[in-house]
Amino acid sequence: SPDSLPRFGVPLPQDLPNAEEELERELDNIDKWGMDIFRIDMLTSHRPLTCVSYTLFEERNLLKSFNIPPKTFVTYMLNIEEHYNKEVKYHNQVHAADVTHSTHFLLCAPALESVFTDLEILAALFAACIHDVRHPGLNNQFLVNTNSELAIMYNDESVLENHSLAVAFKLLQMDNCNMLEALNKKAVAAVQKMVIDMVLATDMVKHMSLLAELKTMVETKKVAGSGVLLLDNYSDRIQVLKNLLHCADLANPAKPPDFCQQWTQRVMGEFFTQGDLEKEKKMEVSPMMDRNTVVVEKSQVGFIDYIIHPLWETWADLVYPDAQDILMYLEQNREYYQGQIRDSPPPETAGETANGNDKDKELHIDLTL
Ligand SMILES: COc1ccccc1COc1cc(C2=NN(C3CCCCCC3)C(=O)C2(C)C)ccc1OC
Ligand SMILES: [Zn+2]
Repeated sequence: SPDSLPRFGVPLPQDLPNAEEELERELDNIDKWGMDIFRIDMLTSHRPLTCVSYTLFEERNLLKSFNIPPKTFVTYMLNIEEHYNKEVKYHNQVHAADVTHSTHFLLCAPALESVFTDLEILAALFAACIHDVRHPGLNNQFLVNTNSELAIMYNDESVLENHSLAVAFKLLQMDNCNMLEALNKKAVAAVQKMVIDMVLATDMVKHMSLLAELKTMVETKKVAGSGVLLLDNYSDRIQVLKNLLHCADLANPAKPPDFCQQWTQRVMGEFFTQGDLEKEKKMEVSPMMDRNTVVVEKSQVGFIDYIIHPLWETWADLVYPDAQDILMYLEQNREYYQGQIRDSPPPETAGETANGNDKDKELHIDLTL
């Protein structure tokens, strides 16, 4: 019947004769870290988020478990996907689909088997889907510095993260979009609280405190007899979910090299666009966003050494040995970028570089954390 849903939730491009079987082949990798989200974006006429989230909710039987009408789920997700900004080069629906897929993969870790309830899994996937909706391709600092409407609305505090949450929950109230309508009030409140806690934790200013808490949790890790993590209170459970989404959000350098390099091109495109706008507005240009001074390869090495590797190394300890392959990709990508740095120093002696500078200073990046 005409109002029945397409097989993957989204209409496929008419000009691609075997799009459906190609898409089915890509989605066969949905439980693998190396799933090609860029190909899924192409095969779904740029609706990867609706396609991936629909596939994941079906695979995890979440639609039946929570009596979510498939039509309502797809209508809401298409609406969310429409509210990601296609002109934004990085923080668009492809990033959201990628983070949702990575969140699914991290939830599949054997160390987390049967740890989280279906309600918590629904909240984590929902949070990943919506976490950057309506992102303008400009960061919080820019919105604060320009006294934007959004910064005033949210008193300069996690401006983009608050905005994405508000938009996502507002869209739930639109016609035939309330995918949580069958949940009782208590369950809806629980999901909303978890989603808010997780999305607010994706603000990079929270990174260092989040990582410090994760390190403490690893040091005091409690494991059940079966080897799975023992999380017996909301605070511990939400802390793992916050870090899980944060890891999924910061997974680009831990993906297969060609995907990592595509994400790098996208983020540079977005950052340089902001840098150009700052220049145009006679503002001080953010150091990481000045196309005339940024050395992409050095930014990647610094980003991996100061932010990504410390986070993923700690996550890998928490779920040991489940994230070892991910760590391998991360170290492989770091070596690739290090090798791309022109006149890169010869293999260094302990702590020193060729010209005697202290190693840490050489990779100095002023982290606005
Ligand atoms: C410090 O790294 C960079 C600087 C300039 C160009 C590129 C990089 C490295 O490549 C990436 C960076 C990010 C991000 N970096 N940051 C900020 C940037 C400012 C510095 C302080 C904190 C981190 C973000 O919020 C996100 C998560 C969007 C995301 C994907 C990247 O590569 C695929
Ligand atoms: Zn994000």
